[in-house]
Amino acid sequence: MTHQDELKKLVGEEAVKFIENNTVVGLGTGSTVKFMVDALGKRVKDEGLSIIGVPTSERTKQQANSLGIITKGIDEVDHIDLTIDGADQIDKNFQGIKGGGGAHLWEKIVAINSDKNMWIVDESKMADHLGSFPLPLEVIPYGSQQLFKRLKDKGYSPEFRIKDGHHVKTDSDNDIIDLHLHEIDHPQEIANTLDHMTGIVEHGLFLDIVNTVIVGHEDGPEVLHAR
Ligand SMILES: O=C(CO)[C@H](O)[C@H](O)COP(=O)(O)O
Repeated sequence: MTHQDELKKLVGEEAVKFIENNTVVGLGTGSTVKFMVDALGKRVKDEGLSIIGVPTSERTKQQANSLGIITKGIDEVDHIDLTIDGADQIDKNFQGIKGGGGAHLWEKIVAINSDKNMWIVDESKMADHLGSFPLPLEVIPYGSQQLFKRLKDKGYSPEFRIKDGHHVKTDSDNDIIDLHLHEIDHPQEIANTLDHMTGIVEHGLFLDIVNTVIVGHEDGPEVLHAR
């Protein structure tokens, strides 16, 4: 296991300590969350912890179910107590970029419907400014080449996410465009612009969403309270 993976495992295992019995828990997506879901499955099996998981991707749903964690869809629950998810970059104001794993649309829907949100990251994800990690957009395939041109004209340096010569598809069968912005000085302004561009279903800026961040360091997990 790489050092980074060890830190991801550390925060994943720390995060599940915050999950209480008889609660509804949003389950994020990504390699860090995978460790968290493993640890949650262990609590369900060993302690008889009773929770309902609301997965943010088909991958997470499959993993959770394979470990005996009961899951429901977002529209089958009346509330979500806590969502635990990873992040690609977090700035000092606790604003984040997500979507490196292409799941940020479902992740944002689950996040905004959760009472509390916790992000779990290794220390490499913490940054002074957002933007060195490309900003993901989930876009409707229809007209996406035209949208791409408009993004290019704005100087956002867009790039379709491609794998094995094909557009990467999300769980909603949309495409992903990554914006190479390098430094985002005013996240809210970019978010407002992207919110109003037709064809973009959702961008990966998660602003004023997280309550708690657990950062993995060599000497242990650090719990930061954002709001
Ligand atoms: O937003 C995400 C998926 O859409 C992930 O949470 C984010 O990409 C972090 O992933 P990882 O834990 O694999 O580094």
